[in-house]
Amino acid sequence: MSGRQSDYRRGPGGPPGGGGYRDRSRSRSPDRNRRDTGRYRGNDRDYRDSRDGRDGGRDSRDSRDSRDYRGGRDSRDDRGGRDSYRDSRYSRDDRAGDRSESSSKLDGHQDTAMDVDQSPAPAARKVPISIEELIKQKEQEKLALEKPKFLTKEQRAEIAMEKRAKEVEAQRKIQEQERQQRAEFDAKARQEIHDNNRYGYDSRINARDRMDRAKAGRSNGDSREESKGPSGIVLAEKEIEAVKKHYMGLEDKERKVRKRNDKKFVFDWNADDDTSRDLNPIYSHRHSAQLFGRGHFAGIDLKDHKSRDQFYDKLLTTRRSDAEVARAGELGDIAARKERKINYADRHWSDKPLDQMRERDWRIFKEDFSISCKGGSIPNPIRYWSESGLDPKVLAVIAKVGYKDPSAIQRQAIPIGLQNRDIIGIAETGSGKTASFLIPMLQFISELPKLNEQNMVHGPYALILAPTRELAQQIEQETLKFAVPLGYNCVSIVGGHAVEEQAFNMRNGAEIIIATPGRLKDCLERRILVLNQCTYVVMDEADRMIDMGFETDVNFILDALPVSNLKPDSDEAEDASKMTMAIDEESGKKYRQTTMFSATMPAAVERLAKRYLRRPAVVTIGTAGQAVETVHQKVEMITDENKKKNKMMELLKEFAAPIIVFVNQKKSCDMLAKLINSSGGGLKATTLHGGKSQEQRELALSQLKSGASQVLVATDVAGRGIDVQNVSLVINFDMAKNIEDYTHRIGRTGRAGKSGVAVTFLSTYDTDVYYDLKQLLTKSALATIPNELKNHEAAMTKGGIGGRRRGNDEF
Ligand SMILES: Nc1ncnc2c1ncn2[C@@H]1O[C@H](COP(=O)(O)OP(=O)(O)OP(=O)(O)O)[C@@H](O)[C@H]1O
Repeated sequence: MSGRQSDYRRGPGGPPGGGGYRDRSRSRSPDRNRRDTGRYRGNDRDYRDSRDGRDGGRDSRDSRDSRDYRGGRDSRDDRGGRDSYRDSRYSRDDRAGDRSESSSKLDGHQDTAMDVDQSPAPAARKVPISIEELIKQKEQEKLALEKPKFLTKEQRAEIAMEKRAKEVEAQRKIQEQERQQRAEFDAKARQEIHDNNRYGYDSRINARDRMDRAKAGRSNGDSREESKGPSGIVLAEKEIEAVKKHYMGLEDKERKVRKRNDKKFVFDWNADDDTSRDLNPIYSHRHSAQLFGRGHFAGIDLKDHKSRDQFYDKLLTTRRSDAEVARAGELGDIAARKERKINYADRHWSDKPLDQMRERDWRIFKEDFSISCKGGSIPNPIRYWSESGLDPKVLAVIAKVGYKDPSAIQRQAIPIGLQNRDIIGIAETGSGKTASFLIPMLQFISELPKLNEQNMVHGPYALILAPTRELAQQIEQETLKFAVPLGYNCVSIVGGHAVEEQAFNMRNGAEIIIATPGRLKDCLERRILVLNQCTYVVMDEADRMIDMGFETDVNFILDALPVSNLKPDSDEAEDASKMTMAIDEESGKKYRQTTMFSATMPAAVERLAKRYLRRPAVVTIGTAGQAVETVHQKVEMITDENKKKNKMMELLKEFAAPIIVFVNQKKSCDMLAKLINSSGGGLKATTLHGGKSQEQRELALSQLKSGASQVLVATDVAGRGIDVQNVSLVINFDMAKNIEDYTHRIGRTGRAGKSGVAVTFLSTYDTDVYYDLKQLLTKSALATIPNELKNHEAAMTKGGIGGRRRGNDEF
């Protein structure tokens, strides 16, 4: 044992060498002492580690260090924070330092020995290290090497890269090997195919034999499910089947089964089938007949055929008897006559005289004019005025008024009216409904005794009811055109004029009275007028009258009519011969005829119709409630009032006068008229609403008709029946409160076959009519529906009656 060794052992209870350090530290500076103490501690730990390693404590150390390998993650987690991570790193570095220190313990010992040598102790002789100690040192070194080593991230990445490179290299080698094998196999297979082809049929037979043998072998209990291929390669049965299928076309296609409830179209092919064959250029040119022979189609020589035909023709003429020739001629004539007859019968109705019109012609005729009728015994419509059977005097007046041809509603309603049948007439706006009830009415009156001093006190023969004063006055003007030449008197009884004045007008009696329900009821109540001999009643725009709350007034008026001439509520009411007959020969009294006309006929009118009409014939032109086809309907989605005004001003500049602007409020009428008049565009606007005096209302309308004003701003008062020639544009500044009013409003333009434009400003407040409006616009070929309306929720389902108004307070 050396002295140094004895030094190691000097410390009581301390580790070997520990005491020596302590002794040395005592003789040094405090700093040095501190450092050495740390060194000691490190050595102390190393010592303990090495001792642990010996007594099996290595496992615990391994586990700790393996945690460190994982990047200190676990230790970081364990210690719960970044600082602890840093600590762990520090401790690792520390340990690493310790390890390197311990690995160079030999040098350390030498240093220590030198230190010792430098001490004042007597100089010790350099002794070579003992075998025992060397072994111990080696062991320690080995242990130190076995200790897990901390690797930096970069090092780990480098190792991973190396490992990956090795793997890739190994994989590449395997692939290369496989590729070579495959190439060899392919070459061998090609050689075999080549050999087989050379042997041809025999080789196939051989192959079949081989397969048969294989099968036989199997059936003989040979469980081996493989046979040898031509090159001696052992083929499994499945492989043989696959080869057979592939080369002999034995592919068994799975049949497509169509399930009963499968609504989808089932294709004949599977999704994985190759259907691209049609793209093959071979199939792009389908087979067509080939020209061959002597350049003729399918080898037929037409010249040859012709000459042969001539031969047979000649044979026929020479061999035929005279009788046969005559018969052939006769048959030819018969066929020609038949054809002519068919052609003649199939002429257009306009080419036929009335007596040659057949049922089919009338059907075509009605289709041409979109006439549809309901109710029994409907007479044929009128093709021309001359065929109408009207009194020549009436015809003369019609010609004088300038109605060249009857309009669709006139074609059907007039003959029904002439049969003294009750009628409900529905036709689009501006289609001439007024004349369709006026003309039969005049004819009807012409068959009654002339009014004289005796009978004029019993009141008029005919009564026309209209919802608004303007409409009543307009009907009066229209009636006067016909009535005056025929010598009939016509008086209008409407509000806004003095009753006395109207009574004065009737002083000489009047065959025809045109009235609004309110004023007429007033007159009847005041006994200014009686309806004792009134036998012809017209309710124009009947739906509007009910809408405006005139139903009770209308009932009152109709109940004031005589009941003695009421039609029976039986099939007789449909019998023209009975209805045209005078009830009383002596007085010439006739059955009462009641008619209703409108462009729209909502269900509410049915109540009135049921009560006062007897077996009416219902004549509809086109579709009931349909907007006139000659009007181009446009809808603009605008809610902002200022934007509406700007747009309106733009439109007024664009279109020629006369123009009608509809609003829902009286005050809006005046406000817009003021705006137009002050715009400086040279446009003059007048207003028409219920707040104006009758004089002002009439003046506004007459100014528009005469051209003195270009724009009429009106409420729904002017919405119905008002007939102003050539209105080019209707603006619904406010959307109408219901679809019927809308239809009538836009019907102020595009009248009597002329075209017109209607622009509607639709706001978010009009959702109640969105649905009906969308439906109406959809039916029209000329309408444009904005997407905001088309896709709006309110336009999807029918809403409530919304703004449908009762009463005439607002007009
Ligand atoms: N057969 C005809 N030939 C030419 N013009 C006609 C004919 N019948 C009527 N008219 C003219 O057509 C215009 C519209 O007629 P009318 O006012 O009777 O239509 P309407 O169907 O009653 O319209 P609304 O439903 O708006 O009241 C009028 O100017 C009228 O003079």
